[in-house]
Amino acid sequence: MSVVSSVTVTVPATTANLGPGFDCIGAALTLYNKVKFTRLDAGGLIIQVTGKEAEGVNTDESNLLYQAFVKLYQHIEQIPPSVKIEIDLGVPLARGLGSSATAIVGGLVAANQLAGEPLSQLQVMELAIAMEGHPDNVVPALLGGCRLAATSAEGWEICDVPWDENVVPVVAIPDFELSTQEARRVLPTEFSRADAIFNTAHLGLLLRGLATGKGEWLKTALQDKLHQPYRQALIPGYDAVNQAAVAAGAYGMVISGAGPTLLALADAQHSPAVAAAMQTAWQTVGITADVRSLSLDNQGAKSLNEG
Ligand SMILES: Nc1ncnc2c1ncn2[C@@H]1O[C@H](COP(=O)(O)OP(=O)(O)OP(=O)(O)O)[C@@H](O)[C@H]1O
Ligand SMILES: N[C@@H](CCO)C(=O)O
Repeated sequence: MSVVSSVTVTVPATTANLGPGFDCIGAALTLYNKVKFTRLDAGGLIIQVTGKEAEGVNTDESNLLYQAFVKLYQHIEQIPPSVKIEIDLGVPLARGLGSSATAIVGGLVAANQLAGEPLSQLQVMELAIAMEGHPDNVVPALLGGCRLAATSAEGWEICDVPWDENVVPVVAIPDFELSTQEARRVLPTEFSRADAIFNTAHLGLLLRGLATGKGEWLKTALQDKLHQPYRQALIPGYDAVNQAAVAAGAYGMVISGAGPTLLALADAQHSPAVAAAMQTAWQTVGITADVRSLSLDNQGAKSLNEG
């Protein structure tokens, strides 16, 4: 087998939780980070970052892509090669669109390719979940589509969640950051039986609503008791944007991942009006947002090797 001298990995953004599916469901979106790893014969580590917010990515050994790259080599008990890493940022940082997950998945997939694919995709997935601490971004980032992750005796049971093509994800990405760490810090550690039952029922309804595109089910399903009530206060304008999105025809709106990006689900007919309404609503409270109607990415992380 010829030695791979460089590998380019493209990884989709992801939106996690989808309302009632806290820490267990997420979907890959048509917004991407791209990274190229090239072996360096001369040794050392070179990291170059281009794209919006490039200054937010560190270029030393603490870089999360590099950390994931090293993690895989440690797992297979080999010394990581010296590399040049060229990062092309398309997923904004710390916005709840899985930028950290793109780094973890990108680094692990690149290392697995350069090392001659010693690990299966399932093994790479398990390493990614262990690094991120929750599956709902890294699993769809790696596999694509909408994915539900449940713990099992062997580790993780992952299933694909059918998503009706007429259910359009509209993301409103504000010009301020909210780290996942900070957004997890505000969550309680215990919940009532009523809240547990509420989320269980609404997640089940969400799965049926996504599969069928049935508006009545989606309108009811997109509610949560486990994280959104505590995080909404961290996102100025949440109520105004929510009311505007629904008034423009959205089935509902949720926090994307740990926020601050807000995700509305709408049919194709209403999605342009929903996007415009969300942007205007945030402008009324002085916040600039990049609002886009996206699609589901159904392929997940893609790698291209160069000999
Ligand atoms: N392409 C990248 N290369 C290297 N590091 C990255 C990259 N993208 C993100 N990171 C790291 O991930 C951090 C952002 O992680 P954080 O979880 O706070 O935000 P997020 O992943 O966008 O949000 P969420 O996890 O809610 O989806 C950045 O500060 C940076 O350290
Ligand atoms: N389930 C995670 C997703 C982070 O993207 C959280 O909400 O903290």
